[in-house]
Amino acid sequence: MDRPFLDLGPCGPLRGALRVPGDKSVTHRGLMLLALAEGEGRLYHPLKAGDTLSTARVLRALGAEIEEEGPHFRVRGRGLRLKEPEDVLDCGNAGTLMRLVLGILAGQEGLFAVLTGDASLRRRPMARVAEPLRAMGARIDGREGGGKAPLAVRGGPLRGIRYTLPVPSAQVKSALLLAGLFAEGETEVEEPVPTRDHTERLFRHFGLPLWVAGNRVRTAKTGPFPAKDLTVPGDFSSAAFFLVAALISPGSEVVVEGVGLNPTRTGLLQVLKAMGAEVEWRVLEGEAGEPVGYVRARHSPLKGVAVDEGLIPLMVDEVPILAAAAAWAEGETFIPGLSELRVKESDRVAAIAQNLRALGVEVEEGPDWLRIRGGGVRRGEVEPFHDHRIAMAFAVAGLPVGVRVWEPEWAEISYPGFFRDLLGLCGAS
Ligand SMILES: O=C(O)C1=C[C@@H](OP(=O)(O)O)[C@@H](O)[C@H](O)C1
Ligand SMILES: C=C(OP(=O)(O)O)C(=O)O
Repeated sequence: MDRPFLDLGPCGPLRGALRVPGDKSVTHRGLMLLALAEGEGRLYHPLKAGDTLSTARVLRALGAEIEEEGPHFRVRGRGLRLKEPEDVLDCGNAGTLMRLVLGILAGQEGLFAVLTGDASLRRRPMARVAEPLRAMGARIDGREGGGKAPLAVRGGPLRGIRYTLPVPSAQVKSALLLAGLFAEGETEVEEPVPTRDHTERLFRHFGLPLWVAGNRVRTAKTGPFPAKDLTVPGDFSSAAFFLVAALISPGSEVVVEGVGLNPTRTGLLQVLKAMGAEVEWRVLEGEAGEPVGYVRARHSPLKGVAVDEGLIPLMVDEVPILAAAAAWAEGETFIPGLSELRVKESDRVAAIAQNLRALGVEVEEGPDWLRIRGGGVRRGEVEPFHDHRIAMAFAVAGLPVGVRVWEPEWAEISYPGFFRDLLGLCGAS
């Protein structure tokens, strides 16, 4: 069978301003909280892409009414009590959906549900959420001792726990906070390193119980809460592709407007600055408790850096596009702290190394690190490995010299229209 591909570039300079689709993490969470609220609420500027459409589908199967109103969603919630689904819940490719909804289902007394997903999601570790949820009283079983999907969950009475995250994961933290809304007493999560805090910000937006003290976050059982509209900021993770595309293409200047600048997401900006990038940003407003503003990037000569391991959780989805920037930098870039990237939609450490080599870049791969020798890339073909971020990052890496991207449709998991927007900035649309 013929595999689809897209030949891009050489193209540049990239010039202009754009807005990227809504934040994926905030869209998942916004839909879930509106599905649990009482009455009707609107989610403005949501992401409508593979992953978040899976969330809408799963929540509809659980009884929430979700209608598309032009680009927005209108949601009529269930007031904390979901409906037992008539069939298996398909989470598609979305790790965030499977882990967070498991936290919600764990607290639905008597409700039975089975969660599955595509081949990638069925390979990903779920024990990290199932185990603490079991400690709260949930009944969860699945393949490989209950640690891999398909997962079966029978909701029951939960009790709050105190839990220290063994791996930095906003998904695990969020699953426990969501379960905590149904649990007797208090549920406390301690995170040794900070991770994205969208769940906490949305709990505040909806007036749900939340206390934050240092690296500990706590919630408690809630009563019914009213729906409230919310606007989703542009996704910084999507903006990152255009910022790096501008940095590596001579003569470029790109501004991304209306983008979320939550500091738990923007670690990449610090690393790019350290590499010598001309990149500036400003927060102009707040939406649903999230800082929103613009980021401007101009073509810059970049130099390799040793990345601070503590920044990785603040840029966990931006490592593939950082690797693209490193390939164009002068000298060596060392990126440590990558063990979590091995268990994303693909093994991203291996996928990065393989694609860099396909573009003629020298790279060394350790168990949880990458060493990239920069200096530019040569024309080649890149492989997404069924992973949206890999498809987009390596399309950008090869753009200045020309690149063939196999199976470009993977980008639609988080960014339908990505290639149109990218080529639009090159004046080639
Ligand atoms: O909570 C979230 O919305 C996400 C958290 C991160 O995953 P982990 O929690 O596994 O680090 C990130 O990689 C993912 O794209 C979205
Ligand atoms: C890891 C990602 O998403 P998820 O875990 O929701 O599949 C991502 O979007 O890069």
